[in-house]
Amino acid sequence: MVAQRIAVIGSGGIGGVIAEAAHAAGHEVTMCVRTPFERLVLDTPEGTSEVPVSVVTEPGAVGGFDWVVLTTKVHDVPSTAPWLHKLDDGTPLVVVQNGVEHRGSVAELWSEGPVLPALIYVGAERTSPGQVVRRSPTTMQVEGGELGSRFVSLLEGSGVRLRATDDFHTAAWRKMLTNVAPNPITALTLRRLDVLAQPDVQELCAGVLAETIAVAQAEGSALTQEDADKVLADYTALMPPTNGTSMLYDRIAGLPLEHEHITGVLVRAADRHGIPVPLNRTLLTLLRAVQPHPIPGA
Ligand SMILES: NC(=O)C1=CN([C@@H]2O[C@H](COP(=O)(O)OP(=O)(O)OC[C@H]3O[C@@H](n4cnc5c(N)ncnc54)[C@H](OP(=O)(O)O)[C@@H]3O)[C@@H](O)[C@H]2O)C=CC1
Ligand SMILES: CC(C)(CO)C(=O)C(=O)O
Repeated sequence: MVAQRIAVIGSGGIGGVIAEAAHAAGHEVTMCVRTPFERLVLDTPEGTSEVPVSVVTEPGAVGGFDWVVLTTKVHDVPSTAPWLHKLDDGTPLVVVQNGVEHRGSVAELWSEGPVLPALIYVGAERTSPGQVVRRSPTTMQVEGGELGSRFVSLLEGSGVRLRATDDFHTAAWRKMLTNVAPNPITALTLRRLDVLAQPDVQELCAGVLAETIAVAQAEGSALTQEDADKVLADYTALMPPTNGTSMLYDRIAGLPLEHEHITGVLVRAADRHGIPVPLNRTLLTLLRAVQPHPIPGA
């Protein structure tokens, strides 16, 4: 494929992994960032390497991209409005986020070009501006259709396992299963994924996931209890215990957490359907009680 020009909004764990993949597939990457840095360096199971990217901090002069990829936390999307406003010239926008609000989060902000919802399975931690640790291989899923097929072709040769799915709604709820227990539990306990090995924590995870399946089904997904069992069984194979979660990293950094777009979405959907979700509601209450501020000594 002819090299494409790709703009990546957000330069954290996922922005870094997308830039790495796009560069590996032969494309030209521009990172649209809030906090500038000189070099993008990825520390991966295969080794450490610098990814050549252009870094821009102001939307003023940017434009002319073939693809725009949005990789901020869901709650930060409104603050990217100046970038989106500048770049929305008919170009496709790929939204790579957790949760189930991929289209909703940008509905008011991207109207000229098409939106492609995307899911990513990877353990990625931004340790300082421009420095990203990727602790697992990367797998992605995008919504099926012509645009999804084009995005799959775009990243051919990148090393990312990427496929398009005709049931993105179910895929997004399945990804939710990997976040709805680990993200809150690691953020609240300030532990990495090793915390999930504790038998009592595993029991809590199983309960949280059983509630999530009931809500996901009521929301029209095709998930079953087998999916929850598989997620729990696969989790340790997928991620090393040294990995954290995106929510844990925000808690440690004293940043706002993404809970309203993960556990919050789930609890609000449960309320609409009259489904009891006491475990998820408790986690949500505790996450709401966590005030964003740096943790001394963390
Ligand atoms: N990390 C992971 O392993 C995984 C994360 N995800 C999901 O991917 C999404 C992204 O997560 P992740 O990469 O971890 O998040 P990070 O917090 O690591 O990175 C988010 C980036 O967005 C930037 N940002 C925020 N607001 C703006 C803005 N207005 N303009 C430009 N940049 C902005 C931040 O800037 P600054 O540098 O200034 O902080 C930061 O670089 C989330 O939905 C997360 O749940 C999904 C799977 C795995
Ligand atoms: C699957 C997991 C937990 C991987 O780190 C993730 O999606 C996240 O950190 O938000």
